[in-house]
This record gives sequence, C-alpha cells and structure tokens, in this order.
Amino acid sequence: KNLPPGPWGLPVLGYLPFLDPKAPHETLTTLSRKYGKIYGLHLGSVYTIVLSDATAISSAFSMDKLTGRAPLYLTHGIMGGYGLICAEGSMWRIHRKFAAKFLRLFGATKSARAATDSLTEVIIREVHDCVNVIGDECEPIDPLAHLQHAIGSVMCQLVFGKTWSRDDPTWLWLQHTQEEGTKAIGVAGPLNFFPFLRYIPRFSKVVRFLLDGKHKTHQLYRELIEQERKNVQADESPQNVIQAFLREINTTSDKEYFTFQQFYHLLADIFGAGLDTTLTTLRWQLLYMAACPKIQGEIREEVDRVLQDRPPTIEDIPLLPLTRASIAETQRIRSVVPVGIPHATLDEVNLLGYRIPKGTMVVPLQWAVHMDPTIWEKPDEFNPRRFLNEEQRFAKPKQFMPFQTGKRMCIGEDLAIMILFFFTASILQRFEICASGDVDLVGEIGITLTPRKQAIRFVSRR
Ligand code: HEM
Repeated sequence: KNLPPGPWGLPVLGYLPFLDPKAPHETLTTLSRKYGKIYGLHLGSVYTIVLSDATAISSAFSMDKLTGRAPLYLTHGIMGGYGLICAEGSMWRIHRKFAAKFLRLFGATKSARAATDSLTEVIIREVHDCVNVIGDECEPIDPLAHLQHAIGSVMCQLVFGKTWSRDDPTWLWLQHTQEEGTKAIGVAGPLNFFPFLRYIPRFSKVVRFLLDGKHKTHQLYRELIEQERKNVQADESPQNVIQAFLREINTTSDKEYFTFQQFYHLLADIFGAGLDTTLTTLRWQLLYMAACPKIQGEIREEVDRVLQDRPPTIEDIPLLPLTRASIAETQRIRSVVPVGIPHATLDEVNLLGYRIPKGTMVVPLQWAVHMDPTIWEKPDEFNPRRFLNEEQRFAKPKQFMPFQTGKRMCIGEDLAIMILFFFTASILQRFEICASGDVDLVGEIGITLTPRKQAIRFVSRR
C-alpha cells in the first residue's frame, strides 16, 4: 500500500502499550532513529505517522490537506471542533483570520509596532508587580504562583479586558480549574484512542470532570461578556477579544460561525494556549538560570550594560541577543510540547514518496528535531550561544520549531516572545537566581512538559 515503514503493534492496541507513559516523546524519538524521518504506527485505532525532520515537517504542514486536527476524542468529542485549536475547515479558517486580526490590532505581532506600546505597558505593569512580590519573599520559593498570576493577568487583560487581584476567589478558581483540567486531559490520554473507555468508571469520572469544568468556565465567560458589552464603544476600536468578537457578531457576513458556543471556546483557547505554554517556558528558563550560574552571569551582564536601571522595551529585543538566545535555547532543550501538536490529513496525500491515507494523525516530533545530535552539538547542554550568528546577533536555524510551522503555526509567537523577554530581562535585572539544592530539570509529561514543583532562591541585587 506504500505506507511508510514502522514498528508492528498489538491487535487493537497498536503500539500504545510500548510507549513509555512518562516519556512518550523519547520512545517515539528512539523509533525515529531506527525507522527514519517518516514512519508509521497504530496508536489504538488511529493510524499515525511521525515526522522527525524539520524539512519534512515544514513541507507537510504547508499543505492545505494537512490542516486537519488529529481524530482524537478530546479535540473532536469534548471540544466538539469549536474554538481555534480544535477547529477545522471553514470554522478554523474564519477564526484564525479573525484571531490574527485582533492580535495585530492589540499590538501582539511584529507587524503592529504602532499599537505595541499599550500592550508593553500591560506586560511591564505585571512584571513590575511580580518582581516586587518575589522581592518580598525571604525564603527560597517556587515562583509558579507569582508567575501564573502575572502572565495570567496579561492574558486576562488581552482576552477578557479585566484582571483580578491575586487572592480573588473567582481568579483562584479559574486558575485551579485550568490546572486541574490540564492534568485531567493527561489522565484521559487513552480515551483519545479508545473513546469506548468513557463507559468505564475511572474514565467516565474524568470526562464528567472535564465537561463540568468546561460548562462552569463557559458560565463565567458568559458573565464577563455581559459586563464587557457595556464597555463597547461603537466609535472606538475593540480593546480585548470579547469586544472584538461582539463587534464581529454585528458586522460579519459569516454569522453562522460567530455563535456564543464558538465565542466561549475561542476565549478559552486563546487564554489557555497563551498562559500554559508561556508560563511553562518561563519556569524552565528560571530553572536553567539557577542550574547554569555562569551563563546567567553573562546574560545579566548584557542586561545591565544595555538597560542599566530602566525597564526593557520592545526595541531592546535585538539589543540583547544573548538574553533572546537564552529564551530560544530554553524552548529547544525543554520543548513545552515535546510530541508536538498533531495535525490530521483531510484527504489522501503523498508525503516523501509515501501514500498517507485520509484521517491519518501526523505527529511533528519536536523532541527528535530539537535534540538531534547531528544538528545540535551536545544537545543535552544548555548553550544559548548556538542561537547567535557570527556577528553575535540572534539567529534561528530552520530546525528550531517550538511554535511549529506552516498553515496552523502558533498565532501567539510574537506575544509569547514579548512576555518571555520582558520577564527574563526584568527578573535578572533585579535578582541573582540561585539553586536551593539540586535543580530538577527532568520535568513531568502531561499535555505539556512541565517542571516539577521546586524552590529556587531569588537573591536581591539591590
Ligand atoms: C512559549 C509559548 C508558546 C508555545 C511554545 C506555543 C506553541 C504552539 C504550538 C506548537 C501550536 C500548534 C501549531 C500547529 O498546530 O501546527 C500552537 C497553536 C496555537 N497557539 Fe501557541 N504557543 C505559545 C504561545 C501562545 C500564545 C501567547 C497564544 C495566544 C495568543 C497562543 C495561541 C495559540 C493558538 C490559538 C493556537 C492554535 C492555532 C491553530 O490551530 O490554527 N500560543 N502554539
């Protein structure tokens, strides 16, 4: 049938029982070293191909026929194909365009320099508040709660047009639901491949939990929409995603795609996709700073030399190439989504000479690409300088793809880099980050690869 090579699996279960549940990305990477840059296997009933080469991923993900989402129970069953992350076809196309438009409008993309000032202000306010709160701590701490509040507040401002104080019960509840939801999705993993498992008590409980969390957050979004409705000014451009969507409902000719069901899912997607990934990256970044004091010192020296005592601005990004490179190196060495976010074929396609059937799940194996020793010398070593060119400017090789590539590439890359840059530069301006015992750089795999909870020391430099 001209399918790619790959390992045999068991009847019904396919290769699932042989994946290391604690590190599926490593099992898949080992297979890629054996079978090559494209191989196929069955995960339950889902036929899957795994790509572990940057050029192959780029050419695959540039095809229209590969813009589908993997046929998984969570994306298609629980999310029902709504929102942006799980949508396909016209729903996806229309909302991707809409999302790109409002991100440009809010200054969250490189091509929107004019509007970036107000967004910078929002981020700097939260960074400032965050470093002050961390500065008040006397003991080693896990900065998770402080960073979550700060980055969460940036996203809340952008998406809902409001923020909450750090001890507000609604905000604590929203963060908790988000966190537990992410864990539950991890537990529910096998359901993706065997939807019938939802009739088994252990899994039916998880499904109920996820659906319940979804309905309750949607209830909150409904209230936020009603509050925001009063703030919409007909003659002003929208200030947040809620206002942008409310305006679009009135002006669009694609009314059937701008329903309230879609509204709630889209808010959840932008908020969730923006918060979890950026927060996890920043946590890894601080851990690597603690684990590599010499590199931290060099970055701090750059920050001090360029910024002195003033807050960073967007124009500083190219002026601090080592700081920028350290963010990229963190994203390489600890891919937030090591297995990548899979796509699906909407029709039969030909890929690298193989016939890939319609409905195949296509995995862009970020871990294999980012840890390939033939591309990255000593890939296990944290070395930001691999992202500097001969002129010592920041440069991204094409094999670096934390945001993936092609038609469905992350729409929040510029925003994520802005947030990560402002936080990293400001934290290093104010503190020396020191280990408090061994730094655990292994992490835990769920939907994302996250650091284990652990304390580090923030030693004030003042
Ligand atoms: C370090 C931070 C981030 C990382 C590593 C990251 C990574 C990714 C990846 C790998 C994808 C899948 C792309 C694909 O399917 O080919 C994605 C999609 C997406 N990201 Fe991000 N992301 C980050 C930050 C953000 C932010 C700040 C936002 C908020 C605007 C965001 C919004 C989205 C959305 C809405 C999608 C779905 C796009 C689509 O399906 O068309 N992300 N992201």
